[in-house]
Amino acid sequence: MSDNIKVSVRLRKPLERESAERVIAQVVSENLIKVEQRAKREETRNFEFDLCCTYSESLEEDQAQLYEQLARDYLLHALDGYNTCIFAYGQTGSGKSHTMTGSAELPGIVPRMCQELFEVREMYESSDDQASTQFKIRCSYLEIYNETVRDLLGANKCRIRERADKTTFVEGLQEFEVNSVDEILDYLRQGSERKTVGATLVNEQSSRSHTIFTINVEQKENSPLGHVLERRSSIRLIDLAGSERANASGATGERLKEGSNINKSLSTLGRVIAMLAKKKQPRLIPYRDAALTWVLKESLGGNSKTCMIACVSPCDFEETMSTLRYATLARSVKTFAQLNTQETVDGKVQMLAMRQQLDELQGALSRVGDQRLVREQMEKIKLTNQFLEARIERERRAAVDYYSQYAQASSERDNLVQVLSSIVSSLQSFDGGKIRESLVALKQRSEEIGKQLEADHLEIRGAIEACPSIDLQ
Ligand SMILES: Nc1ncnc2c1ncn2[C@@H]1O[C@H](COP(=O)(O)OP(=O)(O)OP(=O)(O)O)[C@@H](O)[C@H]1O
Repeated sequence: MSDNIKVSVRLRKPLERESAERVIAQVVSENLIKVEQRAKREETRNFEFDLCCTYSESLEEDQAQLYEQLARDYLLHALDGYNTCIFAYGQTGSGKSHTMTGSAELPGIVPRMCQELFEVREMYESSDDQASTQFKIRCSYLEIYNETVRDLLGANKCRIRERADKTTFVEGLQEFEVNSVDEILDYLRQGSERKTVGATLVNEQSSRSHTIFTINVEQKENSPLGHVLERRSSIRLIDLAGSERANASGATGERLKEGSNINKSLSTLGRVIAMLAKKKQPRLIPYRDAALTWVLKESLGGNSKTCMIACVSPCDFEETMSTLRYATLARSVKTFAQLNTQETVDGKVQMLAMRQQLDELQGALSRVGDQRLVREQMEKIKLTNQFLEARIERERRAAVDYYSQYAQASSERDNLVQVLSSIVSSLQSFDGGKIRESLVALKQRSEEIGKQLEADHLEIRGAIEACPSIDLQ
């Protein structure tokens, strides 16, 4: 996914030596900085950035706030598995080293990020969570001085090389595994002591080189089911040498040569940024024209989430304007950060874990299943009982009905047979043909009814006897 380079501005607090000068820049809001030309109030320019930071009474709070508002996100991206890069750009003496490294009393972004990275590591590694994470943290520190790469922690000769996939790396640069915040801060201190500094008119401790402190983080997350998720990321923290005008910095001799090399690499950086910022990019971006852009190839237009901090001095109109124009251009540059993750499966661990989980699940299932089955069966039995009770009651009532009807019908039949028999015997002496015929038919019919009643009676009796719950009394 593409992402624009995030650009923030940090306005330095006026120094004592600037107390007589007029402040020309002012942070108006979180995203807006205003610059005014000396003596020409009408020449005011507003610049918009992703974040604009000013200064307060407390230098300590300013340092902490900058880390929290801006830099912490890049640690979090790195923990997700993205390569990240923060670089400080600005004229000499504008506060780049103060922002990136700071001092023991006023630590900058690099030591704060190291501190927090180890806090996160401790938190993950001591967590009771079943998914454990192991960290491997390594660091390296280099400087680019007069167009050559120098290892600030090792003694090897370094060379910038290109891999087959067109990414670049520094051959010979030593990396050190670190296991505590003290260890990594020690490397940072050792390297900073070795970096090339010199006094200029603008800054007594002016960085004469570009420095890159890189933290490589490897995380291995082991899930209880044997999945291993590996995340790899590199965090590049860059303190660029200051852009400067030779007459303003008062440089001569060696300082002047350094200055022209610094300016050469920064102007190449500017050209690369300008080309990357174009909607239709040229096919050839001049990364190779300077050691700085060649090393930073991935961070500028490739696989990285990148942030530029444009440091500006509060009293220098020309330099501040130039820095802010440069920074505005950088805002249009897109990078293409990808998650550097890889998922593997440890078959043996997975088998064991799955078997164990299966046993647990089966146990749990049978417990849950047993209870549910018993409940369901009981419900069924209850329903069947109710149903059977209702049926028995209905049959009982029907049987009682039938039986009383039968008793009544059979007594009527007996009466009828008796009446008919007496009529038949008293009429036998008469030869009344038609009367006799009807009487015989009547008798036959009554016998048929009698037989039918007898059959019904037997059937009902049988049904009632098969149903012991019915008491006919
Ligand atoms: N935000 C700030 N608030 C107060 N003082 C600051 C701030 N930023 C920088 N300074 C002070 O300004 C001076 C110059 O700062 P710093 O050395 O960081 O500048 P730089 O941009 O790294 O310069 P160079 O490019 O020459 O190395 C230092 O004394 C530093 O303590």
